Amino acid sequence: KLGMAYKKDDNFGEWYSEVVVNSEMIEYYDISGCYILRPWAMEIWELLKEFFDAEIKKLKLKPYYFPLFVTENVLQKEKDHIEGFAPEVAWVTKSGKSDLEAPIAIRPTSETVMYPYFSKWIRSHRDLPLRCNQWCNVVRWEFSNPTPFIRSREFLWQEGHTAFATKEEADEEVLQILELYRRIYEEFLAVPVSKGRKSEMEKFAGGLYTTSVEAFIPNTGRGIQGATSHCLGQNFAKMFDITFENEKGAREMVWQNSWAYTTRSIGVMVMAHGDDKGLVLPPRVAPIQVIVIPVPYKDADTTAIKEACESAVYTLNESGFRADLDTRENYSPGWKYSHWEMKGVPLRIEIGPKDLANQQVRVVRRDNGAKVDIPAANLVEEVKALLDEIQANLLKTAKEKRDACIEVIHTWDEFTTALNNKRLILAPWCDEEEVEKDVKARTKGDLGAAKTLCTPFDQPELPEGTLCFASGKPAKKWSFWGRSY
Ligand SMILES: O=C1CCCN[C@@H]1CCCn1cnc2cc(F)c(Cl)cc2c1=O
Ligand SMILES: [Mg+2]
Repeated sequence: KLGMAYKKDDNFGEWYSEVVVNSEMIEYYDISGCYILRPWAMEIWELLKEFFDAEIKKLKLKPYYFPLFVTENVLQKEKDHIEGFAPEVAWVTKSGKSDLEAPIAIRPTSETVMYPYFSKWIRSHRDLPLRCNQWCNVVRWEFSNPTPFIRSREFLWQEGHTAFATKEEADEEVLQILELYRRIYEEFLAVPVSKGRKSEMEKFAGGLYTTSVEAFIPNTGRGIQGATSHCLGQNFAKMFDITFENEKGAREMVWQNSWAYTTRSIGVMVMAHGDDKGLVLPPRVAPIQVIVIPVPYKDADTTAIKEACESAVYTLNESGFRADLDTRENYSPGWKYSHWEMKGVPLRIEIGPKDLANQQVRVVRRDNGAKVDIPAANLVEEVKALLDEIQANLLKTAKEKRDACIEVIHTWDEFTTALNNKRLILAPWCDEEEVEKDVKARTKGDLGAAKTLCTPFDQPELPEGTLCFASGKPAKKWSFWGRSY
């Protein structure tokens, strides 16, 4: 299938759905909210996993795998924080024709699966820190509009669950992990994010505080949580009796963290960089970074051209790049150009008789369409330079687009105007939950209500006497507000 039926700026939802299918990342499935992740998506997930797993191993995380299933009474353990989630829990009630004695839940997250065993394994301060990470799927039977990668009923993630003797250690790790999430988005996916703290209303109810990296989708004017790193305090230690004997022989509760990022990150990348030719991949997550295409000419030496293509691919792969060639006889060069543009491959190399004669190759950038002829002898360093430039250019462009959407406001009228203009709003806030609830109530509608996205760690100066845009009370902080996914 060549070409896009929808334009990104005309019909974003249809454009997105078409890109993820035409680029062969996603196949729709006959259960709503469930999608098949094809190699073009899984290879990206695996490149991110390779980076993140190596980094958390440096932080001494150990790999675990806990069961997919959790009993009803264990899941109900902390009913306060799950009562809001109950509708999205999927239950197994039968095996074959017979009913199970008690229904079994499919994990929507693994606190209740893991923490009874943390309680068993942690006895002494010598058992701490406990650092557990698992790569797995989770199921949440969401009802709001399902979107590939962004909101699905099953998704892949990593969930880290750690336990420390002191709050200081927990606080430090929360931020170490958050920095890794920033790197995932900015250094790999080329998506700008803001690090910050969630409000008391938006945080994980079972925890002490939540930090997150927040992205923004200019086309819809919606914020989106990129990843989250919670300090749980001693809340779960109390619930699950996770205590340790300290050096002085006294019994204390542990301090815990939990943190996750998901396959949603891939969808955010697609939305940020895609264009009307399809996907645009940042080189660091491109399964194929360079596609080499022979351009045969009627009586030209097709064998020599093909050999030149093979040698270019070999040289690039030997130098650590992910290069491939498309020598399929049944497709024209033109068809191949469109196909690999749809798949978002960062660089295309064309080799025809003229290129062969001049001992050069024609290189075409996917991000800006620039064409450049480079001497075959300089292939490796020129490709490296181009891929680095594409990676940097994608982040720079996405940052400029996101920054252009940020609007600093001071009054309610400015707030509602900015909201209707699909802005990412930076507003002075009195930090009162009642006001947050009030803003939600005053802005609810079919596009969804406005909410706080995070209070950025990077706080602009707050002049003395600045008032909260919504309550008129003295403002305490600048927070990002907006509609969200
Ligand atoms: O975000 C993370 C990082 C990784 C480990 N978990 C936490 C909190 C997850 C919140 N959350 C999110 N969604 C949930 C959905 C549910 F159906 C139930 Cl029962 C519970 C939850 C729930 O606790
Ligand atoms: Mg949810």
